[in-house]
Amino acid sequence: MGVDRLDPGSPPWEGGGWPGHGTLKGMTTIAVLGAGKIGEALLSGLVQAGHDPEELLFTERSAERASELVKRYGVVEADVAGAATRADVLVVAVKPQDIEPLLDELAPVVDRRTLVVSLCAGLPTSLFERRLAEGTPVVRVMPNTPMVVGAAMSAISAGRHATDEHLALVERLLSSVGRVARVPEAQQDAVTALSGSGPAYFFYLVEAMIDAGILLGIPRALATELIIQSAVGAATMLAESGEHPVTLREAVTSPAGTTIMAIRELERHGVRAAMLAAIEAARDRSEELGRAHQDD
Ligand SMILES: NC(=O)C1=CN([C@@H]2O[C@H](COP(=O)(O)OP(=O)(O)OC[C@H]3O[C@@H](n4cnc5c(N)ncnc54)[C@H](OP(=O)(O)O)[C@@H]3O)[C@@H](O)[C@H]2O)C=CC1
Ligand SMILES: O=C(O)[C@@H]1CCC=N1
Repeated sequence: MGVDRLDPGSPPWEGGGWPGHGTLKGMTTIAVLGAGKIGEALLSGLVQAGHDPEELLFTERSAERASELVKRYGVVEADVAGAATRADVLVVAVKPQDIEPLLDELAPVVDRRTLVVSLCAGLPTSLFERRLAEGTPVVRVMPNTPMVVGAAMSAISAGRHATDEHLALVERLLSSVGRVARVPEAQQDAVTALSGSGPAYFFYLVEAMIDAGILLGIPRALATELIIQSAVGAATMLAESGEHPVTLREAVTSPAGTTIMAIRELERHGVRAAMLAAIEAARDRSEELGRAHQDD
């Protein structure tokens, strides 16, 4: 259920909290602006977590894409002005390169009663604060796509006008689709490189390991099953055992056995150094995306 948008004096996070506090059903009305890959992941995750699809709005540029989403999840298409009027939380999920025209559309229709949540890589909360009405609360979030299976890692940071209540609301929302950590905004570019892009690194490794199976003459379907189940098992051990990754790896690595022969090749080919350089490059790109909007 949404809150009464006609009362300018009482933002919904003040005095009495949000309707339906503690449950997702009826919690609040959310509008996702730009329902592409991550926007759809959020909508889908929230629907699976029990959020009423009629309280989930979205905007999209393509009519075909919009009707697909309506059909798939029962969520509601809106335009930016309609979304800003109805929703308590506006989630910005367009590419950083597409932010300017969206900010132009948002500026006249957003005020301090609406919480703006940005999922955009690199873009600082100060950009939204500068372009939207004075006092607009902004929370910057870096989620990741495992949101679709309720296993996201999201890191959240408050902008200048976002209170602890705003952060708590975003935390509660995102907790229904995975884990949430609060981080200083200064760490968001690094977080983007680690967990925002992180799933891609694992997919890339899995892809390479399946190729290795093909090289060794294993049929693709079997190689895929062997590697995916190994990934799921390893991830579950990492998440549940409380052991350091080194300890878990050592337990697989027998003296003069097979694993150490593979590890030697990984070291010889600089895989660890490549990972450090790769993640540093992703961090640098996130910073660069932010700098592109510094002086407008
Ligand atoms: N993908 C990921 O894993 C993650 C992405 N992010 C961040 O999320 C944001 C979106 O990324 P992603 O989902 O991958 O990108 P997508 O291109 O898949 O999604 C963006 C969507 O927004 C639409 N769009 C663009 N401008 C507007 C507008 N003015 N009004 C309505 N819709 C609009 C695009 O339409 P069209 O296709 O026509 O351009 C597209 O469908 C980025 O800022 C990214 O940094 C954050 C964490 C993870
Ligand atoms: O590649 C990107 O720019 C986005 C941000 C994090 C994951 N995907």
